[in-house]
Amino acid sequence: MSESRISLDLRSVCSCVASTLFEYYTPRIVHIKSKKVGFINRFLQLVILSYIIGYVIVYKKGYQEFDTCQSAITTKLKGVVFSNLSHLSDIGVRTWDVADYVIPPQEIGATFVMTNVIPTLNQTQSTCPEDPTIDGSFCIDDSSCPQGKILDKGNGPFTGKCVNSANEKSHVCEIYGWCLVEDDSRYKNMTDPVLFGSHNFTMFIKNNIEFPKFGVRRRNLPDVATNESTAFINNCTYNATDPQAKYCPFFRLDTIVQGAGYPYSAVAVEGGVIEVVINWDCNLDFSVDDCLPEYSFKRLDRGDYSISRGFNFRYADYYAVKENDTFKQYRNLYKATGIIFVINVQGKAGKFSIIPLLLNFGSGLALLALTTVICDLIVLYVLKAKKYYREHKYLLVESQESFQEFRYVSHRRNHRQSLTV
Ligand SMILES: Nc1ncnc2c1ncn2[C@@H]1O[C@H](COP(=O)(O)OP(=O)(O)OP(=O)(O)O)[C@@H](O)[C@H]1O
Repeated sequence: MSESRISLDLRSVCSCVASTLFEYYTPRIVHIKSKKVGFINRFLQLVILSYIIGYVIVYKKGYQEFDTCQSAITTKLKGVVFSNLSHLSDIGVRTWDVADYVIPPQEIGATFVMTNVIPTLNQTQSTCPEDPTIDGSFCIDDSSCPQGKILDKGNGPFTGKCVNSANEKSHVCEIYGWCLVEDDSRYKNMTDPVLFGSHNFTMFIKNNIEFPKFGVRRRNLPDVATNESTAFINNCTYNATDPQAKYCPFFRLDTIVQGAGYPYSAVAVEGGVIEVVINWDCNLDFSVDDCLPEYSFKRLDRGDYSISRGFNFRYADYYAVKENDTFKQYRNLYKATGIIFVINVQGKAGKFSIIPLLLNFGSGLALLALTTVICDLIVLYVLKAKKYYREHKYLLVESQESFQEFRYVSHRRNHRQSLTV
């Protein structure tokens, strides 16, 4: 490559860099007198203003500051149920009250209510046949029951003997543990759960909430005992369709379960988990008395599984009996099925404040700049006359020095021409 060529390239690169570095863009106001473009511009402004005022400020309450609630919940159940299990268990006839079917008596944010039970009474530490429904419990002779072996789902270690099962239909290994072991085969054909009457039980949900930012405290029952409020509390039961009773804090269990979309009997047989949602949505620009709870119900475990549906667990109560001058310990074992009611409180309160109003309005107004961007795109790239508008939108201006140089050159040229003439 020749030297002159290299110096030419270098010069053109330098002039290109200089022209890119040393130039300046300034916005220019172009007044377009077009009905079409004018309409698009106003329409976009209207849409953005309606969004700011209608949605952000009015609908989303952009003029309020908000606080979420802090909450405390306690529950109390009332109701009794009578059962007759004489043909199935030693438990015979029995009246079950709240201390029997609410296990444990108090939980944080939840309550378990027993709806069905398989009792195994008077168990004590001794030897007895293993449950024949457990894998590995069958035996032919003593050699099939190695002493000390414990089955995965068994009730105790083998004693080393092969004995008759409790129903005397087979041979099973003998164990040492809480005897006699649970036998639920007798309950298989039961149609109704033992505590089916629990659908009539009532649950009192006491809920206190606070919005600390606004210093507002509320609860889901009247604050002051007047004749009217006392009569209301003594007689009401929650009913979502009644304008008064929908604020009553006493809920029948079947109202809750049906409110979650399930028949009580189905959930009572298998057990389940039902959520009670208490929602406080309060507008503190109005009277604080209008800040009231709304209740809704939902089943948290699905009822359509084909394996291990519902929910159950075992618990026992213990007692001692004096036998031959010593006390022997016994227990009653219960396999309890029931419904866990989980209570969740959610709440938001809003109150007018100038700061969020100005913030929302300001950030909304900034959105108006979008109008210019969209209109420019339409005018310069979409409309038929886009070329015409582009010519008026962009203007290339040379620097003043080159402008004066240009004037000087043309002046000399004119002068020379006049002399020639
Ligand atoms: N689950 C419930 N169903 C219906 N009423 C209830 C229930 N729980 C409580 N109540 C009634 O609501 C009122 C307030 O209950 P609270 O527990 O504050 O008082 P209490 O005198 O300790 O209640 P009680 O001794 O009757 O259980 C009482 O009249 C009480 O009987």
